[in-house]
Amino acid sequence: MGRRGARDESDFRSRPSKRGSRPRTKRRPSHEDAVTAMVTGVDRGRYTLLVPDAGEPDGGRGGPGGVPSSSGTVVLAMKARELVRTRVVVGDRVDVVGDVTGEEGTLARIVRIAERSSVLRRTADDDDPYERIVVANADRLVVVTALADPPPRTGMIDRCVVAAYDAGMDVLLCLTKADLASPDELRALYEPLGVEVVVTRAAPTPESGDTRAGDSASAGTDAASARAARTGGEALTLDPASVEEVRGLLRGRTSVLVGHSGVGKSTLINALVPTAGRATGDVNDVTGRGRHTSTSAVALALPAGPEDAGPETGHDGWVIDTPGVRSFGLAHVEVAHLLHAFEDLDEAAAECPRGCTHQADAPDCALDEWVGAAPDDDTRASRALRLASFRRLLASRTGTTPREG
Ligand SMILES: Nc1nc2c(ncn2[C@@H]2O[C@H](COP(=O)(O)OP(=O)(O)OP(=O)(O)O)[C@@H](O)[C@H]2O)c(=O)[nH]1
Ligand SMILES: [Zn+2]
Repeated sequence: MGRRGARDESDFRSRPSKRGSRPRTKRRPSHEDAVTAMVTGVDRGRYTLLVPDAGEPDGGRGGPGGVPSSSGTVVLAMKARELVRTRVVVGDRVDVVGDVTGEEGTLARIVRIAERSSVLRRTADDDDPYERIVVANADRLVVVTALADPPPRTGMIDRCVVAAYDAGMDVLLCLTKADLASPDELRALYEPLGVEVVVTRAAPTPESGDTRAGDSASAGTDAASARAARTGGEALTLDPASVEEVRGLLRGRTSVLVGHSGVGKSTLINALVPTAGRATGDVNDVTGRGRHTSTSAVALALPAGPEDAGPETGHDGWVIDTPGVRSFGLAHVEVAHLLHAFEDLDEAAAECPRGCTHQADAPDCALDEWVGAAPDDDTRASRALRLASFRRLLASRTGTTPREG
């Protein structure tokens, strides 16, 4: 790949493959007694792992591209010496030896990292000049965006879509605060890109639409939560039907949630995973931004149903929160790779001149012909929209991050 890379990043890029995972190339001590686990948290050299219960199918590994079991033993571990230069991130499947009882004071040892089916990188920033992998093996990026307060920024959403498609993940755009503004415009902008859209809102209240809070003595909890929505502070209750719609879309998958501060990501995660206890912040009145209350990525097992459905419903899928992630590095994204996310465009682009940038000013780009060759007006309109959307993504890739040679 010839990319620059941090010395401790053995971030071999791999296209997600439905077929089996090849063993890593370098020979390592075999560690026959190792068990397989998933990394659910990383904190200064200590890794929180979930070692699936014995008897889980495929050792709880879930198979390549599969979702690992979310029941098992929580074990604290460190990396074995041979892995000092290798980065281990949330979502990684690792082999672990030593004390895996999870008992207080025990520390197991990670001896191997399985090949990753996907890697999501964040952008280098002032504190850290390297792009780093933040999450491995996730299959869906959930871009949490508020419809208002703070207002949506399409440039940011575009960059997330590009990063996800490049990583081989699909995208769910979760539009929050629909009680404050309509989702129609954003839906129309992103659905042509193959982005699934789901909408959440604060629980409806008897006085919804009324900007004055009711008399506090007579106001029920709904009114209280509506007030919290306006003023910040107390926990806000989301409309349960909208939360369950999100859960349905996350079920059986490993999803990474990203979003700017104040969009309601923590509120949503707490509704999906009541034991998560993600700190929610107030939206700052001056900046319109919330405050970041936590910083490290963590994988949370997604309960299969709402809390009151009973504990025996179990877990189904993973939700990974990424509080510290502000944006994604796109410097490494190749046009061809992004194009793969658009099957129809990819096919049409086979007729492009060599080295075509596919941008609006590209001479003889076959994608323009593809639009022109549509059999009828409706098809032409939808192709044109799709091409324009794709080109918008291309521009977001080149516009912001410095590219190397
Ligand atoms: N009106 C309305 N307010 C919401 C909704 N969801 C969350 N909020 C409020 O938005 C504010 C920010 O929510 P958080 O969940 O803390 O946002 P966050 O994205 O986790 O932000 P950080 O914690 O700063 O990362 C809080 O005051 C929430 O009560 C919603 O659907 N409607
Ligand atoms: Zn082209």
